[in-house]
Amino acid sequence: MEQVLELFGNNRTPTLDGISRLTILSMVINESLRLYPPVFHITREVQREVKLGKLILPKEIEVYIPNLAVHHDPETWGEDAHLFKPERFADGIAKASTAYSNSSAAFLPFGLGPRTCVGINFGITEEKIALSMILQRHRFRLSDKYVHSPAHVLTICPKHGLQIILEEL
Ligand code: HEM
Repeated sequence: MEQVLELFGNNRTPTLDGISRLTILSMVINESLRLYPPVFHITREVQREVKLGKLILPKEIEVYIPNLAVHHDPETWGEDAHLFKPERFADGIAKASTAYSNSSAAFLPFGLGPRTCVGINFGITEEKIALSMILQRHRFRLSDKYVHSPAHVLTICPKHGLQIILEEL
């Protein structure tokens, strides 16, 4: 919240330049996408036989890439992989995971490669603008009524909704 107020005050429209400086909000968004990737798996069809590590993948099979599992893997993210710790992204995405392994591909809420999500920049920018505009005038916290129960309903979402208490600043 402090960073948002510093950059935009409580009434200036968020600018593109300011949005790119919202480092703390970026860390929070990345950590949320890591723990709760809305799209929790991606698939690829193997076009020709290929060797992948110790595996031989025959052509025409479908490979299921469970990004939810990859995002929760303690070997990649550390023993605290299940905890919400935005600070793990303090030095950027690549360093967040490579502290424990050499895979910069371990963070893939938007997929990876040539078919990666085309809406990635739009989606993140929109999220930062919306959250900034809320934080410019409000403080919010979870209601006591909230029950943590992430569920798969087309995407990953809170099964019983997300009850929050908004307080005007
Ligand atoms: C938090 C928001 C979003 C998440 C988590 C998300 C996630 C994903 C994922 C995982 C894929 C599959 C990528 C792959 O196979 O490697 C994908 C593809 C795609 N997304 Fe998103 N997406 C989001 C927002 C958006 C938005 C806002 C748009 C459009 C404005 C969009 C448009 C697309 C399209 C068109 C594809 C297919 C790309 C292709 O097959 O070439 N997405 N998205």
